[in-house]
Amino acid sequence: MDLRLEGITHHYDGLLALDGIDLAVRDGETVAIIGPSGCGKSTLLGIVGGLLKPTAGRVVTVGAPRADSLNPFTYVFQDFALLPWRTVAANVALALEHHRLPRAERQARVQAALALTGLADFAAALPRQLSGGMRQRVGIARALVVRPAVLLLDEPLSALDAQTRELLMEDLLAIWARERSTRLYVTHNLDEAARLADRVVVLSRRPGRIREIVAIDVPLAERSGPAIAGVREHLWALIRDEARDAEREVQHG
Ligand SMILES: Nc1ncnc2c1ncn2[C@@H]1O[C@H](COP(=O)(O)OP(=O)(O)OP(=O)(O)O)[C@@H](O)[C@H]1O
Repeated sequence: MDLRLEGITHHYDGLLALDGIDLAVRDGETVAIIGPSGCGKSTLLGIVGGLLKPTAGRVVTVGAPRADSLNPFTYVFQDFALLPWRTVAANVALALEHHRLPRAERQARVQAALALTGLADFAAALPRQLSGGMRQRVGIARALVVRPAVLLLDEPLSALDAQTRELLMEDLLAIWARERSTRLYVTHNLDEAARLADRVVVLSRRPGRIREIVAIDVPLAERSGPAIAGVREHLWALIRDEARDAEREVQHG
């Protein structure tokens, strides 16, 4: 499913958070969204997923989701948002509870999602028994079990340590190769953007406006350090000054 964001503007009371975002995302594409703290990245994701209604502008979907897609949009959150008393399999199955499905299909979907995220042997574990990386794999499996047309990832690796983040990036690349959603990936982390995305949207400091859209022409399988060093440097050059200003901003009220 293609996505078109047309003139998305958002105010929180008197605060202009996003200003006139126009963006076309092709079916199956991964688009990262980066920008200084508070520039409206999460707000934009919330608007695309329908959690927030924009003050102006609209999100248009073009084409139908695949026949087996139960929800057009699903989220992966930074804090995993798992139910602690439910097993891994039951957390993943949660996303299917609002759908009338034959038991066998429900089980097959859960198993496929667990296999895709490397969790097949952890179905009966409880979240507290798992490392942060494994918990986030559950969060990803729960999002994928509905076979979404659009996967919305809000800082999915930010709560993880550097090594776990590396491992999860490798896993996400393997997942990208095996499932066909369109993806919007919000991150602070330039490595994640440069490793995982087809294009990177760089937002300005608040109010968020598109500064530049950087296409990454290196094949996903070759995104190791040196191959993307130039992209990373370019992204940093784009946000560096504004990131510093955002960091130094004094909050009022
Ligand atoms: N519910 C809200 N009410 C009022 N202001 C809000 C609300 N949510 C966000 N904001 C403000 O809107 C601006 C954009 O917030 P948003 O969380 O979308 O930015 P972000 O780029 O995702 O931030 P960060 O990089 O720090 O996660 C910020 O200044 C934030 O303080």
